[in-house]
Parts: sequence; C-alpha cells; structure tokens
Amino acid sequence: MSLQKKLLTEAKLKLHNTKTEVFIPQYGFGTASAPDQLEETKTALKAAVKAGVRNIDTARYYGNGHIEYAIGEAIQELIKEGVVTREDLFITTKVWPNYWNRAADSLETSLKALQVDYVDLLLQHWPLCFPQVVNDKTGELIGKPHDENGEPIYEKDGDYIVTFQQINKILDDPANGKKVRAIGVSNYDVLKLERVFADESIKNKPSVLQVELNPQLNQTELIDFCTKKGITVIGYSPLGSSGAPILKLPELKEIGDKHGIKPYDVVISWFISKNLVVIPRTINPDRFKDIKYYYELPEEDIKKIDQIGETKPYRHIDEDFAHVLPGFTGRTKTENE
Ligand SMILES: NC(=O)C1=CN([C@@H]2O[C@H](COP(=O)(O)OP(=O)(O)OC[C@H]3O[C@@H](n4cnc5c(N)ncnc54)[C@H](O)[C@@H]3O)[C@@H](O)[C@H]2O)C=CC1
Ligand SMILES: O=C1O[C@H](CO)[C@@H](O)[C@@H]1O
Repeated sequence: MSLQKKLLTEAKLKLHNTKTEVFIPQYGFGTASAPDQLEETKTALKAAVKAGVRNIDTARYYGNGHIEYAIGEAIQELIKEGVVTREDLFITTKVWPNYWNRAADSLETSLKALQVDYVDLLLQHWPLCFPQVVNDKTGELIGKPHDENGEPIYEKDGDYIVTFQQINKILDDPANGKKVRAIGVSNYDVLKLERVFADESIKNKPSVLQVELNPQLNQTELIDFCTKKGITVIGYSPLGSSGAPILKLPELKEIGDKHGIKPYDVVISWFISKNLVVIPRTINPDRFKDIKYYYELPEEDIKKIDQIGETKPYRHIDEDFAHVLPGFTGRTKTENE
C-alpha cells in the first residue's frame, strides 16, 4: 500500500510562550552558506519561495555577516514580483556570541540587512560569549576569534545567560517589541534551559530551541524536555551538513526503497511526523521542482530511524569554539571520517 502524502509547505506548528498567535512552517530553508555563495543562495531562496517554502532560517553570522543582505534582496524582489507579502514569510535570525551583550544592536543590524521591520523569530545562536575583535585588513568583526596559538578566545567575564535576558527584554520593550514575534535559543542543553526557566528576570521563556538534529543525533532527551516546557524544536544540519552524509545511511535507503521514495523524503517526513521543524540548506534551485510532499511513515519506520542514533550518536557540526560545552566535544579527523 502506498504512503499517504501531504503538501510539505502546508505543515506548520503553533508556537507556545508567545505574546500573540504565531505559527511556524515545519519545512524551512537553511542559509549557512559559504561567503562566496551569496548569489547562489539568493537564487535558490527565490526558487524555494516560488515553490511555496515560507520559512527562512538565517543568522547575522552567516556568510561572514553578508548573507542577510542577499536574503534581504531576495525578499524585496519576491515581494515586488507579487510572489509573497512580508507577512507570508517566517524569518528567523540569530545573535552571534560576539554580540552576546548587545542583542538589540545585533537585531537592528539584521533588520537593516534583511530590509524588514520585524523578524518572526530571534534566537541566541550559541550559549557562549566572544570578544569583539576586528579584522585589520577588512575592518569587519571576526566571527570566530582565535589567539596566536589558534585557540578560540572567549569574553573573560561573559555569562551566556545575559544574551537571552536581553532577547527576553526586547519583546517587552515598547520601542523594540514589535520587531520580534517570538524568541528562543540555539545549542542549549537541558541544564542551560533549566537555568532559563529558573531565572525570574526572564519573563518571556523560549518558544523555540534550535539544535543539531538528524537520524544520527536524535536528541530524545532534549525533545522530551522541550515538549514538557512548550518549546518547539528546530533541527539544524538535518542532512548531516555539507555533502549530506545522512542521505547515504543504508537504513534510510531501505525505508525509501520499500515505499518508492527518496532518502531525502524519508528524513524530512521523519521530522514532520515527530512535530519538529526542519531547515535543510541547498543552493541548487532545481531541487525545489522535486520537493513537494512529506509522507506519513508507519510507526515501525519512525522507530527504525530513531534507533540509528541510539547506539552511537554522532554530531556532525564540530566547531572548536564549542568544545567547552558539555556534549559538543571535538573529534579527531579520523573519528570524523
Ligand atoms: N543554530 C545553529 O547553530 C546552526 C544552524 N544551522 C542552520 O541549519 C541549516 C541546515 O544545516 P546545514 O549544516 O547547512 O546542512 P544540511 O544538513 O542542511 O546539509 C546541507 C548539504 O546537503 C545538501 N543537500 C541539500 N538538499 C539535498 C538533496 N535534496 N539531495 C542531496 N543533497 C542535498 C546540500 O547541497 C549541502 O551540501 C543551515 O543552513 C542553517 O540555516 C546550521 C548549523 C548550525
Ligand atoms: O549556524 C551555524 O552554522 C555553522 C556551521 O555551518 C555553525 O558554526 C553555526 O552554529
């Protein structure tokens, strides 16, 4: 019997812990492209939106701080062409750790680059604090500052909670409140989320947690915690990041072959059926000719996919600056292969 299919672009979830009613489309467009892929990202984004995709995940940091300008241009062109209105889109941006104590400034810079009056979701990108270090040659802020020995450097007296305290205040601020519809965090673990919930100065609790999430890192414990707290989980690097290694997992091919669908459709359908949001990245506009549906996978297939990450969870995003965070341990190159 063939699987029931549904339109991917119609899958959405209601966010909790918000001031107004906010829905997030479950299928989004990731934009962590290389700095030399600005034009390609813009072209692919326009194709995605023309195909019905409404959720755009970006960040101040992406493309060395340049991607938001390309996205802003794409959005303006799509609006002028009559494809969408601003209100049709769900735009997420994030505060990078070098703006850890200047969240409102970061938001302002993103809004300007994106050419919009508000974002739908503002996230703290990492629970880390970096100093502001300027590149002598370009005059631009360095996203990942390192010392002369190549070690990441952190703000000595910084406390990551300050960033979310500030993001929380933006929502209540009469001057800035209308610039953000929902707030959240990224790369937090359960302990850090518990700290946010225990902090009485934080009145607006996170609506969203964005973390690496895919069949090899199924984040069961975090998802359970978030479900209890009304936090919607967005999975980043759903395909295992560059090169899409997840799509080569034999279990996904087997399930896909059984139903006559591609491993990509299997992964995306797994996310949607688990009430998660998924934000894969591509700069290939032609992909959006094929990406239309998700499928109602049988429970046994969902469990089989859940099992992949149970015995040997594998984290694909391995940033040296994150090694100070529990669970974000560095791998050697050999382990990485
Ligand atoms: N909050 C955070 O710290 C992070 C957030 N993100 C967000 O999540 C998004 C997605 O994660 P990424 O790490 O960028 O990678 P991803 O897991 O989406 O994989 C991207 C790779 O998959 C390939 N791909 C895409 N569609 C494909 C298809 N249909 N068939 C075959 N290959 C395909 C792409 O060409 C690219 O090489 C980012 O772009 C960004 O928006 C990503 C990393 C960290
Ligand atoms: O969002 C992000 O993207 C990069 C990796 O692609 C990662 O460092 C950051 O959190």
